[in-house]
Amino acid sequence: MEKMITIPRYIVVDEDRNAIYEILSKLNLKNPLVVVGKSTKKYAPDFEYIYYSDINLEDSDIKNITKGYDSVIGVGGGRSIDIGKYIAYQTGIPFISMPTTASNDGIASPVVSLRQPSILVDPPIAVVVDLNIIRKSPKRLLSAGFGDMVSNITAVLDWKLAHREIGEGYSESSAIFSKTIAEELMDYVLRDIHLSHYPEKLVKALIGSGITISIAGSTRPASGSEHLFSHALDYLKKKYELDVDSLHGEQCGVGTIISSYLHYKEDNLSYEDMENIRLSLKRVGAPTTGKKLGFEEEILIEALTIAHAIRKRYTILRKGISKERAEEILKECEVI
Ligand SMILES: NC(=O)C1=CN([C@@H]2O[C@H](COP(=O)(O)OP(=O)(O)OC[C@H]3O[C@@H](n4cnc5c(N)ncnc54)[C@H](O)[C@@H]3O)[C@@H](O)[C@H]2O)C=CC1
Ligand SMILES: O=C(CO)COP(=O)(O)O
Ligand SMILES: [Zn+2]
Repeated sequence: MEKMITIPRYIVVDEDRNAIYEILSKLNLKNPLVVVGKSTKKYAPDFEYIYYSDINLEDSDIKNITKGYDSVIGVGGGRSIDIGKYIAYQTGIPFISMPTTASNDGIASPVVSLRQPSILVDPPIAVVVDLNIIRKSPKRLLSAGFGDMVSNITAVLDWKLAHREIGEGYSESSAIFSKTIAEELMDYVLRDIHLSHYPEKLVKALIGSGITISIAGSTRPASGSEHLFSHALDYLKKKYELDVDSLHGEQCGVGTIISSYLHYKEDNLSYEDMENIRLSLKRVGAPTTGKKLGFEEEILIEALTIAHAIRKRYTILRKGISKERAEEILKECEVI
């Protein structure tokens, strides 16, 4: 059943991490394996655990790790959740997502994005968020989450463009849902002086973003050219063994500045909307330049020239951009 939409059965966004025990009981799960990060171990519920860094994803027999467990719980940032989701999927047991921060939209999505292209898997059967943990999480991670969220605006523009120019399948309901939650969060960030409800609004928007992916059956509503740019940076980090610790959401935020500029130039986006993207990223303290991400100009230029070829996904980058034009674009949108 290729067209089946699957979404989480329970989503709890509250101030009590003990909700996990009630959810497990509702699901009749008794023996979960918890996947944690070194700094998120302290938030893990009281079950056996494994550090995500101790899991070898190349292992051909990944099912050995989950042998004897009836479910997996991922507790932490994007990697704990992605790796937990992946090993649960490989074993065919349910996965529960317990984010300790809001750095990207993998929290509730049916996606594992450990390498490119990302793969579609079962979404978490439940998502349990303790807002007290999220609020205390590093500010940098919460800023990155905004970058991954604002990406939806350009991702949807790219998806529409692909529909128009090459007839790619497109879901208006999923696109509108995705764009609206991103814009609402952006409006809040630009409007509220204290940003006191920011963590809660961000985590809910990221959960919504994951659901738009389930509806679309593809990451299209949440990943366009801005994500291709981020994936290209990840590729170059590995290729040249760069010592840069920029986060997925931070890179996507800067990618969104570039992509929104390209869409503005083609009249797909107003000047005001383009500027609001940059302003709101600044407002939450997310990087808005390549230098703040930690990359040399040459790397940023190379990333923009190879981004279109990272995966088969038609975007405003179309068949690619020359090195000279990439440099001009990055200068024009003040990323370099
Ligand atoms: N499935 C999907 O749709 C997506 C998945 N991803 C995955 O997410 C990864 C990136 O995730 P990020 O969260 O940006 O990086 P990360 O998972 O590497 O986390 C960054 C650091 O923050 C720590 N951390 C998390 N919560 C904390 C807390 N409350 N207090 C202190 N430290 C805390 C983590 O343990 C880690 O050391 C990507 O590598 C990819 O695997 C990214 C985008 C989408
Ligand atoms: O990061 C993602 C959505 O925010 C996943 O998208 P990708 O398909 O580009 O890996
Ligand atoms: Zn993303």
